[in-house]
Amino acid sequence: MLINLENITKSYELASQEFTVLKDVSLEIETGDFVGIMGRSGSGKSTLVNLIGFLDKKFKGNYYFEDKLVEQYTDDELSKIRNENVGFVFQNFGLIEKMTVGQNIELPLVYAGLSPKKRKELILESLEKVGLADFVNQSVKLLSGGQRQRVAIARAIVNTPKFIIADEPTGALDSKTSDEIMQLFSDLNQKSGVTIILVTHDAGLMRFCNREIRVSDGEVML
Ligand SMILES: Nc1ncnc2c1ncn2[C@@H]1O[C@H](COP(=O)(O)OP(=O)(O)OP(=O)(O)O)[C@@H](O)[C@H]1O
Repeated sequence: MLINLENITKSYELASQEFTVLKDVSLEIETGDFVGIMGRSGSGKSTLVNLIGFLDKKFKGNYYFEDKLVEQYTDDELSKIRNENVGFVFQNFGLIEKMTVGQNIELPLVYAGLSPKKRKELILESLEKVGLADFVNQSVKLLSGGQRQRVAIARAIVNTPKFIIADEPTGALDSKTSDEIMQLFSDLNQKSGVTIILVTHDAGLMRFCNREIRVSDGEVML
């Protein structure tokens, strides 16, 4: 099993009161899944995927990633696991404006310690997958929203992660561009077998997913 959450509970301390955001969540995600996570604003979706993406270690319950308990890793080990295994795509793209497209995509490969030659090869390969092969030296500043999200997706897939977390990836895009980005995720899932965990409050996007999960008030309904 790729991801196995067992009885996860997550609370925040607010004004010395405990506020539970995830309540006894159990969930399995397998390689090749395209999971859509739906739920109202504030229901706990981002909290859930941040935890799945190893951005948050403070929770109760057991998280097994590839059958190993996440809790046992040190913070440094977890950062390495995150860099090697997860690609993140966010609503606001998260690109560095003053860099070129290629430089943005190169970042995870620099962290991974790959040679400049290998980095160049992988950057071009991933830009081809998102349909922006000619944009490697282009400045990010000149790109449209849809193009920016394609670059963010290229960056997310460049080190062939085990799964991608896409948190409201179409939230800043018009409906036509949104469908194009979702079609790209769908192609990556079906043709390259990339596992995708999508967070959205747009029910219309569920048609691109093969599994739907609902989060309501911190509880997960499968
Ligand atoms: N660092 C934090 N400290 C305290 N409370 C927090 C923190 N982060 C999130 N919360 C609270 O946890 C709840 C769930 O937030 P979360 O961002 O997971 O919801 P969401 O479903 O992703 O919402 P949205 O669709 O608006 O992004 C909210 O009530 C939020 O205020």
